[in-house]
Amino acid sequence: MEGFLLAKGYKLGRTIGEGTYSKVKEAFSQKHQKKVAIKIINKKEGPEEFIHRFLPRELQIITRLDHRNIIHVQEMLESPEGKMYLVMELAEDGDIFDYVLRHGPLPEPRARELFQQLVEAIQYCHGCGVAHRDLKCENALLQGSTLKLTDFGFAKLLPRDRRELSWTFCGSTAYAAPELLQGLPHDSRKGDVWSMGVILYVLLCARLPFDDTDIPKMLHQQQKGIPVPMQLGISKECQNLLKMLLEPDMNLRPSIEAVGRHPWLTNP
Ligand SMILES: Nc1ncnc2c1ncn2[C@@H]1O[C@H](COP(=O)(O)OP(=O)(O)OP(=O)(O)O)[C@@H](O)[C@H]1O
Repeated sequence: MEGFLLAKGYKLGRTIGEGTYSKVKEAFSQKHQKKVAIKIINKKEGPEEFIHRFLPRELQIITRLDHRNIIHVQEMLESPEGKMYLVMELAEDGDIFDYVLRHGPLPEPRARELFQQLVEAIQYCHGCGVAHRDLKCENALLQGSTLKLTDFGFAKLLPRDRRELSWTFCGSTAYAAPELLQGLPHDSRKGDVWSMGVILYVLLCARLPFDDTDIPKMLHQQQKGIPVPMQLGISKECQNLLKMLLEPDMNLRPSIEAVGRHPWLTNP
């Protein structure tokens, strides 16, 4: 592995993290004279569905995307032994879940600064006809104060007929919209908007809004709505945005375009 990458101009460094079927390592790119991240996927080890369904879809999607708030994939390599290497932009400052763990509930201006960048990334994705379907704090990385969205492993190219609905549940239960938990046909873009509500709640409250250890209870909480803790002093505008994002009726939940026009974001 080291020899193959070295011949391509990448010197491997430490392991940054491990996914279910992948490993991510830091590397130095001799060509660009800077550090990159390389995601290594052993095609011989992954299950059939991952290798033949999700992985090709992820590769097709990530190579189309080019936005400052999305981790850029620079190159894709495949070794003769069947290993895939995704050479990506490196985000050196962890993910926003770790950030909140370190800092506790964020003041509104800081939460807004991060959330605005996520809105821009998702506006871009939905505009390109891509739903992410696995939005969570762990998939929003940081490079300094720039948010970089990653992990398009469950992403989907939306059908040309935008009214066509999806049936598949992907992603993390804690971030999943009620229609996904109930197995109802849905528009994946509305699922992304719900997950963004969960992310905004975590940024502001430093905890997850819904308890995903008991799904019937979680569905009940989602319908009832979760108040933000009073002592955090969260503004009315911000609470209103949270309520719109965590709207249990997917038909009433706003599109990402409407989210971007919310006064909490446009008139701070
Ligand atoms: N470009 C990057 N820069 C910095 N860290 C990264 C980068 N890409 C991924 N990571 C980190 O590497 C780890 C593994 O990422 P990877 O996308 O392989 O799996 P995952 O999404 O964590 O897990 P799973 O595949 O099970 O969903 C994660 O902790 C992630 O934060």
